[in-house]
Amino acid sequence: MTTRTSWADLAANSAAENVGVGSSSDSNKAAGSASGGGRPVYVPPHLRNRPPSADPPAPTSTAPALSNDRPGQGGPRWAAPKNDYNNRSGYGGGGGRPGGWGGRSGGWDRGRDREVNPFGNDDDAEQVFGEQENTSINFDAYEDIPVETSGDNVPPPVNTFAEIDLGEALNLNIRRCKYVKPTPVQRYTIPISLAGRDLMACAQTGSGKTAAFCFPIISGIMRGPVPQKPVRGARTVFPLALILSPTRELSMQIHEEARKFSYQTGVKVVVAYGGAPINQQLRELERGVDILVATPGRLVDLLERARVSLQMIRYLALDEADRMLDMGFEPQIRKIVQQMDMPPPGVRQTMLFSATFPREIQRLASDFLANYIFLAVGRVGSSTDLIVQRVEFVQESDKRSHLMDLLHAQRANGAQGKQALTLVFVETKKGADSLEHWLCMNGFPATTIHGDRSQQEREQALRSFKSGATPILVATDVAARGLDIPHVAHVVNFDLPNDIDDYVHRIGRTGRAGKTGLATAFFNDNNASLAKSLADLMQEANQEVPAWLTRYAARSFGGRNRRPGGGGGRFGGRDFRRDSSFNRGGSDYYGGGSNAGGYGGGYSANVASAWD
Ligand SMILES: Nc1ncnc2c1ncn2[C@@H]1O[C@H](COP(=O)(O)OP(=O)(O)OP(=O)(O)O)[C@@H](O)[C@H]1O
Repeated sequence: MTTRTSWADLAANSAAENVGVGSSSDSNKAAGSASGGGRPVYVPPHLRNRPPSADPPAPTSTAPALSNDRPGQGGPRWAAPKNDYNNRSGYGGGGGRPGGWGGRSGGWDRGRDREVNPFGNDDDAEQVFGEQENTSINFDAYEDIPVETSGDNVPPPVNTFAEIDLGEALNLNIRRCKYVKPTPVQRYTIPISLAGRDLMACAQTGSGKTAAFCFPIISGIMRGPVPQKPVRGARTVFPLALILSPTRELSMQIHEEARKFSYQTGVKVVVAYGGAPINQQLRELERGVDILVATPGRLVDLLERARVSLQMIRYLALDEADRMLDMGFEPQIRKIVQQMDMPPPGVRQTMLFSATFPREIQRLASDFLANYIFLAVGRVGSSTDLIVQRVEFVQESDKRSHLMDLLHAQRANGAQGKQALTLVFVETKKGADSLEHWLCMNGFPATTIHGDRSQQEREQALRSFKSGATPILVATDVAARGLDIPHVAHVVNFDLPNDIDDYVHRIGRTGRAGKTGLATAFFNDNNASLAKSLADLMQEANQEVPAWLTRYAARSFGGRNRRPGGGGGRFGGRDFRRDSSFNRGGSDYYGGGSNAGGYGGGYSANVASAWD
């Protein structure tokens, strides 16, 4: 079959690029091994809160080398109390030095805990600097990604991390992560966030959105005054930043990333998610928290127990924001953001991120924002063609044997006959279990992740997949968003989703951070309603659209998947404020119009290439 030959070549190429399962964490470990020894070291109290090197702490960690406390730049709205709210909350007059980097320095100062090194015992930063760039990242792939910004007075993008004053300790961690230059979404969002602006950012999968919201939050907390805890229940904690994400695994992943970025900055990150014992999370919270990463359900539980208060939140970030505001999650998110004690928009800073932003969700989301900037960066697989997308017509009854053929071909073409990491999406939990069983029976080690599995089983499945022990992961949509699993060579949509945005997120589990990947979809009559949006998406991404799919597309009207305004040509979303109906007054979008101020007059849009 001609398709298979070319597919096999693609799979082999993709697999070759993705060889070395687990190498990213390994490289971190290798880089850090010089410091030697994993045993916990006792640090006397007077030496805590200092960089771990034998040398005396560099003056830059407490005094700014790159002082950019420019008025207007990095002047978050909470720094200078401008209303009663700030005075009440008590963080305006805290003990931090005004201006400069006086807020925090070094590791945590939280009693008996010593900060664990998230880079794997890599205490000697210089060792890491020697390693230079993370060469697996292909930045050329981002060369011509289109970027669109809209809103008032959009701060200009930066080209390098050096241009931004994030603080010495954070800069050191960026170098430890081997991030040499910012990705396009980071180039735009970091200056916007540092300027204290609210943001709705739509950027393609795998393009570095996590760092884009973590860096300004960590930097802002480092820079800000040390907060004074309001009088409340003795066991209530008051995080300064809240990062919400829709799944437990994604929250865990964001927590891991944020811990790396905040290492030795004095900023403490804690995660809370369902399915894991709450007592352990409560103990962790009691040890101190600046940034809380959470799933909505567990957070509501903590709020209702009065163990967490949102009264001092300065930064709110919603990752996968469109998912967080769709029908399933919206009531919980509204409760957290609007009905508890969180400061309102305009007092807190709010950042919403996703690879997709349907117009109706933007409308809901705008309730949470004040005078925000909308940013769109590329679309999945857009002009970079990072993800090769294939669609094959496969009847329901033939799906298993077809999958088997693909896996056989992939194994035959893989390095040393090894199976490349393959993520297979199915529609139902039962379907996932049954396909996993069938694959294992047929000699393909597989595991599964879905909502009916215990949290322990879910985490074990992910570990086993990442390590390559079970190189096939059968998943429901619980694994569709955000998960950054290195070396996933192939995503198979065994059952296509009903929504084109879900397809975008699913295939985005491959082709990440400038690497290439392959996505194969099995299509049949049951997916007719997706035909039009799928064909359009593939065409926009310069993919080969089979003639039969074009015929299906011509016949179908695509109902819910035509997503007016969602696709927006090259982008995963387009600022809904640019719709004519919004500009005519937009009263249907805003009950009281309280958030609409600011962009009515000076609103402007700007399209650029990422590297201008
Ligand atoms: N500046 C950078 N230089 C090199 N690598 C980077 C940089 N920024 C992020 N990365 C890496 O790129 C990968 C993808 O980043 P991330 O998971 O944040 O993507 P994302 O945009 O949130 O994707 P998704 O939409 O799927 O959630 C990660 O492995 C991350 O470590």
